[in-house]
Amino acid sequence: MFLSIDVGNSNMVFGFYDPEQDRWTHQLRLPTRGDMVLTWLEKNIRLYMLENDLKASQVKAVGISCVVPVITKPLIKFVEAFFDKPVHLVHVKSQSQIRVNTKNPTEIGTDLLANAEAAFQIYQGPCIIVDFGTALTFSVINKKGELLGVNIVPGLETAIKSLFMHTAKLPEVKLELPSSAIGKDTVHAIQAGILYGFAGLVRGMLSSIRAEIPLEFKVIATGGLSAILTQLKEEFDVIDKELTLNGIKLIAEKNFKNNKA
Ligand SMILES: Nc1ncnc2c1ncn2[C@@H]1O[C@H](COP(=O)(O)OP(=O)(O)OP(=O)(O)O)[C@@H](O)[C@H]1O
Ligand SMILES: CC(C)(CO)[C@@H](O)C(=O)NCCC(=O)O
Ligand SMILES: [K+]
Repeated sequence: MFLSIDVGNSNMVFGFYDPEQDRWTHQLRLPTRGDMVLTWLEKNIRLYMLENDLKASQVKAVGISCVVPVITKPLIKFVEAFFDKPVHLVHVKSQSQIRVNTKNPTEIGTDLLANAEAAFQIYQGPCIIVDFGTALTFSVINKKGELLGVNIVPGLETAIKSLFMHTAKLPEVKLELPSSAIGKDTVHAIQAGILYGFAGLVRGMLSSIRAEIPLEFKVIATGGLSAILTQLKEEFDVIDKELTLNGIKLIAEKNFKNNKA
């Protein structure tokens, strides 16, 4: 099995890939905490693996993307000790098919690098990746595999939390699509504002990108909330919730192979 670990700002996902079944058979999702205690992490992983009949020895290699710097080092140390297998941390200098063509390539999030690698290898050709996580990001890749740039917007949950935190009277609402765009009570008003508003934002961003670069882009959506904006179905060629896990795996495997040779 291959283990991809995707540490985002809200959640970390441990994805177990079984090459025989050619799929991610298990995914453990844990909250990301800057003050994470390693015994807590170990307890959760042990319990999950026990419940799912997974053995540490089945994991043959590990790839990690982490966009929360305080977690990176302790996580690698833990993973090396726990699995005792090769570990690759995705970074901008990892060998990959993607070339980052931005002003400061080192500042790019490794989750976006992983997304780009998977999208370019799996779906091929120029693409725009829309990732609905803590941040809503758009990554633009041309037909040569150059990552031309990124847009970053607050994600849907982040926007909802921000309204709740910065107002006296607005409640924290569930992310549910109301039947009409004009809100008839406060909860409806926020849900309509966020869900209809973000649908418009995504359409607008895609059209601005296409206006600047008129390529035949495939649009690939990922992230847990990619399916919630059902109005956007026509905008997306593919919804691939495992894009980041796949990209981490592709990059890690390429780097293991080339380092052995
Ligand atoms: N397997 C899942 N089970 C339950 N909820 C999920 C699952 N996948 C996604 N979600 C929901 O979708 C949201 C977005 O998930 P995603 O992993 O894309 O980003 P995130 O974890 O919120 O952000 P980040 O990756 O920046 O930490 C989650 O907060 C959760 O509400
Ligand atoms: C944009 C996020 C937060 C998305 O997870 C992450 O990729 C990140 O922290 N990136 C650093 C900035 C950049 O990607 O340009
Ligand atoms: K993510």
